[in-house]
Amino acid sequence: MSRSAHPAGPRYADVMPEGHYTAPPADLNVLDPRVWARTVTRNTDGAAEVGGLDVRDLAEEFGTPAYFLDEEDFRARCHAWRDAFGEGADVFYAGKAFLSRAVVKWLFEEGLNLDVCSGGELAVALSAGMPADRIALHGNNKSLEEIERAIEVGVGRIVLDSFQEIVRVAHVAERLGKRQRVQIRVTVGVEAHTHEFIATAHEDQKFGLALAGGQAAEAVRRVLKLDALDLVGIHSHIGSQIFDMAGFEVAARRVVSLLAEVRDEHGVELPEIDLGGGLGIAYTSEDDPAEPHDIARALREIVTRECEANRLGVPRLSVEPGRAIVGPTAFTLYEVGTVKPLEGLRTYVSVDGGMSDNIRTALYDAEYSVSLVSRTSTAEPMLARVVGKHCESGDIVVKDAFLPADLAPGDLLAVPATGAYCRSMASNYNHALRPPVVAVNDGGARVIVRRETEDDLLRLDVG
Ligand SMILES: Cc1ncc(COP(=O)(O)O)c(C=O)c1O
Ligand SMILES: N[C@@H](CCCC[NH3+])C(=O)O
Repeated sequence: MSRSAHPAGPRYADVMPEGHYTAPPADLNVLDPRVWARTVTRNTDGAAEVGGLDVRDLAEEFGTPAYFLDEEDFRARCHAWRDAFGEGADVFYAGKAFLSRAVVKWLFEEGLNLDVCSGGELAVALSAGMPADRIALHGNNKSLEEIERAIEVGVGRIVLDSFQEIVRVAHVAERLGKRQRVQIRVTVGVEAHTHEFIATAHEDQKFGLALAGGQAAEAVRRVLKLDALDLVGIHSHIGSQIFDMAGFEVAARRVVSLLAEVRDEHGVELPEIDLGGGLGIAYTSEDDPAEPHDIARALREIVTRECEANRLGVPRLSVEPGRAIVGPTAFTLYEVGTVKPLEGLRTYVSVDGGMSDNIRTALYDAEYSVSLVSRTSTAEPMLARVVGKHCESGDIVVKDAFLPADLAPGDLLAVPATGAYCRSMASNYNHALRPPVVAVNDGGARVIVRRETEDDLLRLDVG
């Protein structure tokens, strides 16, 4: 298709959101390593490959849509986080970002611990052999069954989230004749610079117990009175997809001052603090995330400084990155079904998935990149919107994208950085079959979560 068929060029600035780049990238064929998994490149045919495998062959073998996860990249990121924090700290991978049994095995082998926030995540972790004492259980409304199972199997920590839960966990532990290690989740009153729905440390939201007004200090008092609970530390998680370390700095300062208050009031120095996850990743070339070593150094420095100022010993630090480990390691591969130019506006490119495999664009207005990966193209860039096949006009995968104007049905598009919160938040909307996750490593590919089938859907429909 020629540029004149897509007369969007002169009007980019009118239709791109304010502050967004207003010109197409110099070369649409370039796969920016900032947003693509480590082993993704273009081969001599012009097609993208991952782990040495051509995406056209992967599409042929596994179908589309499908998530392809670069195992080498995943392991390297685990290693980088472990290495950055060292022996004096613990890295808990946040399973909510994406969890499967293969992932649990990799985490175990790479020396990471695991944060789960539901009975389902706990079941996957245990079934893949993660030792229970390396698991922490979160959640603002854990069921009695979840609490019971966690205590029975001996999870390393339960992170308490409310006054009711303190009593519930103590009661179950007592009944089972166990003493359960717990942390208290506090809200530190930080407005994290991220989307409202994924900020979690301001006071007006559902998680944790507020430092302001003394709820957190009262929770400490109550927990310390209960023999069945062993209070090991304080937990804070300020939100997700955060680039600015300032929020962590305030959180660390406030958590450490609570530790000092606890020491002054009760004569105990709690041995652990957990500063949660939330570190941002690059979804587009505009994003510039920090490296684990820099994050670790910054967090260690803040905590050490604050502890010295309060004459406290430095507690064992833990963090809970989810997105920063798995997010960049996967891309979603789609096949183009229809290409619909809208005169003077943009071209709608419909792919064979959509909001059922990536809800983040609809839910958070998230930005993604997208590239034509089955071939290169020298055609002019056209302003496009990549949409899914669901019966919903908000079914947008990539809101603003430049794609080559000769894009045609049958081409393969890939959306990078979909490792976190895409498969784990996937749905069966319109009875879509959730796509598989295929792990690729060094010339080999294997399904780690299989594609759903109509039988899977019908099995649940017992009416
Ligand atoms: C308690 C807790 N820890 C860790 C995470 C992981 O966050 P992220 O994937 O942004 O690192 C979350 C999710 O935001 C969370 O709620
Ligand atoms: N699911 C969210 C982040 C929330 C993470 C869990 N507290 C996302 O996709 O960005």
